[in-house]
Amino acid sequence: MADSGKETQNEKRQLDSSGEADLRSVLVTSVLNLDRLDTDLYRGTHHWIPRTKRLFGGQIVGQALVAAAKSVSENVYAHSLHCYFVRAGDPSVPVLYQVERIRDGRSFCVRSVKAIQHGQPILICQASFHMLQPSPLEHQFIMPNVPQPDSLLTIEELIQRYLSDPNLADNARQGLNKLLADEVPIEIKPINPPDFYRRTAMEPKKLFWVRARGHIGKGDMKLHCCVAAYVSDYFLLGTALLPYPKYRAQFSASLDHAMWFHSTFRADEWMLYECESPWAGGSRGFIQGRMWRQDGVLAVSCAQEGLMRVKAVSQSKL
Ligand SMILES: CCC(=O)SCCNC(=O)CCNC(=O)[C@H](O)C(C)(C)COP(=O)(O)OP(=O)(O)OC[C@H]1O[C@@H](n2cnc3c(N)ncnc32)[C@H](O)[C@@H]1OP(=O)(O)O
Repeated sequence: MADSGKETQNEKRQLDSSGEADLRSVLVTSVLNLDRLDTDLYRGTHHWIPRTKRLFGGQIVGQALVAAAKSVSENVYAHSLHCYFVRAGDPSVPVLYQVERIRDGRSFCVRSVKAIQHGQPILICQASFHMLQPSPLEHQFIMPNVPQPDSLLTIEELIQRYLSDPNLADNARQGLNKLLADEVPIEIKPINPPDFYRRTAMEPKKLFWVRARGHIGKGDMKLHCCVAAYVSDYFLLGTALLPYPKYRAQFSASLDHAMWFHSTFRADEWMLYECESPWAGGSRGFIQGRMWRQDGVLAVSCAQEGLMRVKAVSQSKL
């Protein structure tokens, strides 16, 4: 990315909030900082573990992309990845990432990465890297017109608002306190306040401003793509459940995840994440996502299918 020489919005935020120069994102210092065990073999550890007690899919995809990116030359950048989550990740042991160098061409490099636990693959990922190749053919959709992040509350501030209601039911208070205690390394500002209790059927569309918690810096574009891979999986599957308040997920998990990286971006600066689910059926939901830079450039597209095994909520709990 072009170096403007100015203090960016995010750098200013770090200086303002801490008074110190740098609060590095845990995504960079820990989650995506893999140990090298051998040539094309890496080990990743965990940070945030979802309440399902299986590893977060975004963590596995982000780490797989880190491993793939370590095996390509400096002049190529991830343009797409395609993954299947084939087994649940076990939070009690680290994940090994084994990279296979499929092909190095003149302008593209393709890598295959297997994420392994207990000797078995939990994720298979193909990632392709492309050198910068300018072209006169350029178009993109227009970014949705939404309020800017400065005018919106974070998810934590919204939860605090709900918690300050003295009439809030005990089970709702417990649920919101659990959400607040989650150490997800992503900052989130929903465009519309979320319906935490899922009382009303909603159109399967959601818009959030998102960014990595903490500072990453201009740094390496490859790293920003890995952080975006982590962030991208957090929001998608829930979108497909929005029209169904009368059902609760008994078992939901992402089955596959694909991403396309279109433009340079910084994952520690606000990006608008637009998620929509055009289809659900057969216990599966299909969701598409688009990440927009604040200046309206389309940076990333994603697609995912998720398993959604549900049960009807009893009338008394609605
Ligand atoms: C934010 C979203 C995320 O981060 S999700 C995390 C990333 N994604 C994942 O962890 C998914 C990993 N993949 C998997 O776990 C498997 O591929 C899944 C999706 C479960 C598919 O596996 P499947 O072929 O059903 O495996 P399995 O036979 O081992 O069964 C797993 C559990 O599901 C049950 N199951 C199976 N079929 C049915 C069915 N038709 N109806 C109801 N239940 C079914 C099995 O009994 C089994 O349950 P249990 O684990 O024994 O309790």
